[in-house]
Amino acid sequence: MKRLTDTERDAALSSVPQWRYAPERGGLIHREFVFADFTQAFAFMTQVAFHAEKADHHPEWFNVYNKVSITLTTHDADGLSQRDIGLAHVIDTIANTWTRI
Ligand SMILES: C[C@H](O)[C@H](O)[C@H]1CNC2=NC(N)=NC(=O)C2=N1
Repeated sequence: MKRLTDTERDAALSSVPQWRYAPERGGLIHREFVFADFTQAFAFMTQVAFHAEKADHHPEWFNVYNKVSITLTTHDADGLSQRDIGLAHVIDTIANTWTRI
């Protein structure tokens, strides 16, 4: 999977405005979600996990109780690819089905 050019990246980022771009490790995006409780956070993670496995593109994430912090990057592109943007869209869609605080 090809790393996005700067121009492609800027356009792609505007389609996932809640994700924050960081240039570390060649380029990554990050977003934090806060759910009602741990059960809901973990249910969200399970839904994302099934999608990620099917798509063979996986989040880097960290969970503490009701918070899920997610980083997306593409290892073999050494930065941000279209697959990260696609996964960000899917994650946003799943997150929107849950009550968040
Ligand atoms: C071998 C396998 O296809 C790769 O390791 C996949 C799996 N999941 C992945 N997930 C992410 N986020 N980036 C990758 O480059 C990646 N590569």
